[in-house]
Amino acid sequence: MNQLESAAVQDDKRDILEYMKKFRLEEVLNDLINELVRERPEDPFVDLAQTIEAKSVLANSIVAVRAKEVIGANGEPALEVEIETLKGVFQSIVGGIGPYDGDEERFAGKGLTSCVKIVNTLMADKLIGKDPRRQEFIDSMLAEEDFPANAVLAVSITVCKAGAKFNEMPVYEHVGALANISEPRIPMPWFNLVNGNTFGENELYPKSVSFAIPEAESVREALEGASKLYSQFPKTLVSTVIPPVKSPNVGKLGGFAPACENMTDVFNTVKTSAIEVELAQKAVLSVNMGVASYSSILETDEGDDEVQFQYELSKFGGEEAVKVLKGSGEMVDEYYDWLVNYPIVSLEDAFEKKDAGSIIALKEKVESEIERIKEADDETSPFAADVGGNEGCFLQTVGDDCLGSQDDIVRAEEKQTFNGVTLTMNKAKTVSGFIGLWQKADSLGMPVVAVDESEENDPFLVHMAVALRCSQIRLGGLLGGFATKYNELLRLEDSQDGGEGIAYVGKDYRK
Ligand SMILES: C=C(OP(=O)(O)O)C(=O)O
Repeated sequence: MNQLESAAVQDDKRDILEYMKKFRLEEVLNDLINELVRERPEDPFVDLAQTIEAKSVLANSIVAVRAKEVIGANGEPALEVEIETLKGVFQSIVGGIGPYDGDEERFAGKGLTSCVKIVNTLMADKLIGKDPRRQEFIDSMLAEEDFPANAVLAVSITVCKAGAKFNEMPVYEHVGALANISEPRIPMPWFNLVNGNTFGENELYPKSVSFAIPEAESVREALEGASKLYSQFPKTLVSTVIPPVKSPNVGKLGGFAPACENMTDVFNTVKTSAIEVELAQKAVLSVNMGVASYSSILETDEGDDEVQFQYELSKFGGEEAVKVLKGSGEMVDEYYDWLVNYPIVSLEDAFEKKDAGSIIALKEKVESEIERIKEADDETSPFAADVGGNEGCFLQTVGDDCLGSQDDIVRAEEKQTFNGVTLTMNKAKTVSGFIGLWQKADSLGMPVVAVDESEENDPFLVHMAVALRCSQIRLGGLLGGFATKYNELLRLEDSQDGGEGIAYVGKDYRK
């Protein structure tokens, strides 16, 4: 061996020793053998493999993070995030939220190349080497930085999917463990039937009208009824509404988006369709007004302390639309009129957040009618129907944009304005954020309606809702990717067949 060769051997030897020292190989292997002979497991090799894997930093952590600009289910760019681990590659797509590039030359400004770069560099640096089971730690680490909202949400969801795999659990069970809840529950599904406002691009001002069948005893039974009503509705619509509606059209949430001129036509069509498919006393409605989308709410100070609110309801009717402005009192009367005539049991974001007086006025009007019915033993009023599981407060007033934070939820409970909370992944920003908002609502006894705002074909929200015992869920209409999400509810319901079973909330959907 010449001098050069012996120097190379020395180098090699040093590298080996350094490597062994870095990973404490000798000590660890010695311990393992000692442990093995002490415990003498049936199959020493399986045991060794598992113990060694648990010691591996690589085996327990994120090894790569990649993002891509893809096309979302609404035809616009969406952000895909992929997290690679030794247990597999996990993926989520988040569409419908920015920040966008703003480059008008690409996708009318809605490109996502800057977000992709941030995920692939800055966020990947933070995430590689982290254990995906540490959801709360990762979510708060991301929240501390000024990372893009869509990227934070996509990463958070993907980390959760990876964490579930590491724990060898279905996602809902993993989320339950994160939130300290051991008994999952299947929520009552709402089905999006009509889309208006930003979702319908028609003249209808509610964002959506959905229906549910509270007396169905399972998701399977609810879906069967929903399928009948969903297919009957467009037929009734084109054959009964005057002036005729030529096509039912489909809106962004998979509900129908007919060119009806008013809500009375819509509600009457639902009523007639329900009679046709024998769901007349069974299907109930939820109307999401989404008043936050009416940018032209006016606050007029009349000189005294009272602030008057006005709602512009013609904003989505296009340029030809006649401007319709309604004051709070008129809105209360209009909602009351709907409630008296149609089986509406839930109103969402029906008034501006600061217009608490109007929600209370509406609730009082409804409550005093209930009192009257009880005294008069009047069974003809729609209020007499035993729905809602909460006869002291027939009407569910749900807040979505109006209840954006834990403080908003606390205030709503104090003021007795909203008695339910809509939770979306977008609003919660991360999986941990969702759990936090849910915990607040739950601690105040407010039912949670989990709502999927995205059109992407991912049933993740179903697992969140089941894990957290949300009492209601709204996933869209009965078509395309929306149907996939309802099918996931079915799968979870069926998966427990023969065993203890995941309880279905059914009629108790207000609890
Ligand atoms: C998804 C819906 O609305 P939002 O975007 O207000 O949550 C809906 O109405 O079903």
